[in-house]
Amino acid sequence: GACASYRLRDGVHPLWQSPITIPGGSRQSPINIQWRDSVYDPHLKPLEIRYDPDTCLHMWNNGYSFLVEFEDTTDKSIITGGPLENNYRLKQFHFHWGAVNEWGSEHTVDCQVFPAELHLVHWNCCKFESFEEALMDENGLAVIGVFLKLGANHNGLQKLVDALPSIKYKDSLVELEEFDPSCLLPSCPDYWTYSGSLTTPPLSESVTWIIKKKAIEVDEDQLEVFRMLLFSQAGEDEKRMVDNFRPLQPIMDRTVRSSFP
Ligand SMILES: Cc1ccnc(S(N)(=O)=O)n1
Ligand SMILES: [Zn+2]
Repeated sequence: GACASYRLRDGVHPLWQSPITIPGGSRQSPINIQWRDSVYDPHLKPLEIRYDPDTCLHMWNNGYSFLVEFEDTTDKSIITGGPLENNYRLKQFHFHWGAVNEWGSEHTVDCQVFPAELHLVHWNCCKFESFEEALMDENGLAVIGVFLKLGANHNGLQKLVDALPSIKYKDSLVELEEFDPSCLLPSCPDYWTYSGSLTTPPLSESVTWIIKKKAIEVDEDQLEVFRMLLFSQAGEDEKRMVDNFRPLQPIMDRTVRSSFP
């Protein structure tokens, strides 16, 4: 590919022991976004984000990442507009990060890797009854991707970071009172969008990706706390939860559109 990526042995990603490319996949994620190849689409609307902090349920370690889940039985926390034809309900958000600050994100921009990436996962509540159902449709899901870069301490993130030690082990959970994920979004409205897939199993090709152009800043201490999480369950030999990102996938016959000229 375009970016100097390290060839993984025999196409099996160490993290999931599953193929890093699925046979017949034509719209897999993540990809490198080549800024100069993206096409400005003046018809793209601004993305509308309306999250209700009261829909926040809990945070848990699922053995791939840590995720914050939301009550998605009502339209209280939704996104609409942008490249989307319908309303999409927030189900959860999670992160991907590296063992060191030199890598960790899933998407790249002009081959630039970031130390981490946030994914806010939504499903099309106009056309489907549940996330599981939406998962099977090519327009079922919408994921907002936000790059994390090293800089100042992120105050909103710190609330989650403080709770991470309580979910160190796989399958551990902690209740969260309200949390507004909008605090994790950059103020700049600019984004790229393309048709892709989930980046962890089942790798379903049902995602409209919305990748924010601007990164948010977090500090080293906050990323170090991410890295103290474990893939392993209590009692098993400890495996640090790091490098939980999928390798870049071929762009194939896709165009990345930008919301900005
Ligand atoms: C909910 C979910 C499952 C698998 N993969 C993803 S991701 N990393 O594409 O956002 N999200
Ligand atoms: Zn993800």
